[in-house]
Amino acid sequence: MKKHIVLLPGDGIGPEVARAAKRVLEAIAEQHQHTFTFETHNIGGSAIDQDGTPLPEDTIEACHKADAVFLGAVGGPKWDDLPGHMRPEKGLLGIRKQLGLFANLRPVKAFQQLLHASPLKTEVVTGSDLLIVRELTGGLYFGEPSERRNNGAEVVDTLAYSRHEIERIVEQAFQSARLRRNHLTSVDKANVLESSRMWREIVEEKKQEYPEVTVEHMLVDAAAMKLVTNPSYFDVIVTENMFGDILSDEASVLTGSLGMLPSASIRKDGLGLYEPVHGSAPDIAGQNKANPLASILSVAMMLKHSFKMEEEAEQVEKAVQDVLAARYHTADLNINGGIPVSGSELANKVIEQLSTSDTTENIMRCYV
Ligand SMILES: NC(=O)c1ccc[n+]([C@@H]2O[C@H](COP(=O)([O-])OP(=O)(O)OC[C@H]3O[C@@H](n4cnc5c(N)ncnc54)[C@H](O)[C@@H]3O)[C@@H](O)[C@H]2O)c1
Ligand SMILES: CC(C)[C@H](C(=O)O)[C@@H](O)C(=O)O
Ligand SMILES: [Mg+2]
Repeated sequence: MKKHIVLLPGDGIGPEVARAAKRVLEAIAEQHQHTFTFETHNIGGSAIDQDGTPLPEDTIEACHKADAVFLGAVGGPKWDDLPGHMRPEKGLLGIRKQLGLFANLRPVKAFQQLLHASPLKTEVVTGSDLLIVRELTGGLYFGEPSERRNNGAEVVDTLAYSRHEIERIVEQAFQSARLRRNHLTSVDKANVLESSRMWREIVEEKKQEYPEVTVEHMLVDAAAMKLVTNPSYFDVIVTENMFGDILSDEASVLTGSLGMLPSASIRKDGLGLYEPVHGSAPDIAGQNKANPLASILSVAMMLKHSFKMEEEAEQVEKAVQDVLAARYHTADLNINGGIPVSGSELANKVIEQLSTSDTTENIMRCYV
């Protein structure tokens, strides 16, 4: 099969993890006689430096034409003092919006081999396997107005959603729940926010179409607590943009490191932007310390969702599992008696493993 992939490495550790993602895609293409072509474009801080804008036109155009996009990470202290509209993060928000990627799927799975790497008790983490379905192109991130007023005496951000935006993300979450354990938790702040009350109404309406799915509503503060006290309670969580951002970094604690969490930002027709959940990690950038597994697992999501290459996706997931079972890990994972390696060495281990790992086991549950 022929596929064209746009790479947006971005800033900090972004280029390091994007390199690992590309190498895994090349290895898969070679093994399965696929033709994957690549094109690299600027985004974020590196785009500000080279093109004077965090989201150049040619980047947008290339993404529109691609079969899938991989993004490393954007941002860093070098650009922290720029005004809001010029920050690297605007490039990421812009490409999500331009491509209409309204659903961000963030699977959180505690690999058996990493149960002891979590700071939480092993009995708490064991069995956790959940999916956060985060609304990605609305809410506080995009609401207007968002500005300082009266010479800086006041400031406003706006949390706005249309009914259509809530309906489509809730529908996505029901569909994901149906492919998993049929349990949906809708997370909101309905005791305070009008947007959350409308969100609840829409979930109640939609559930009539999915009688096999059990649905509950949970306030976001309680959900944050339950995520680290009883995570295996959850199957699919659906929530608005900002809550999803915060809860997913929190949930990464279950996996042992933020460097383990992949994500897919998708729309209905199959185009997707695949991005690790973590950021540009300026504290470790350029040192070959970055854990590439979040990016490699994001590649598995790309293979599965954009290319419908189920077998290849499972091969990548199994290779990651086998490399962890062989006790290789980067410095972010605290494994007693493990074999610490650099980021590129860990990617090498996964690539070597690709040729030997069988795919009899479904490691990460279906998400879409
Ligand atoms: N998707 C994105 O592009 C994205 C996501 C989050 C943050 N950011 C940006 O990244 C910059 C830094 O943000 P931050 O420090 O709050 O969050 P971060 O996710 O970059 O880092 C948080 C901590 O996790 C560690 N970490 C993250 N990814 C890792 C990996 N793959 N391997 C090993 N350790 C890893 C970092 O070293 C750091 O200690 C900011 O400019 C922020 O806006 C970008
Ligand atoms: C960098 C930032 C804009 C981004 C977000 O909040 O969406 C990041 O934190 C993420 O989780 O993808
Ligand atoms: Mg985040």
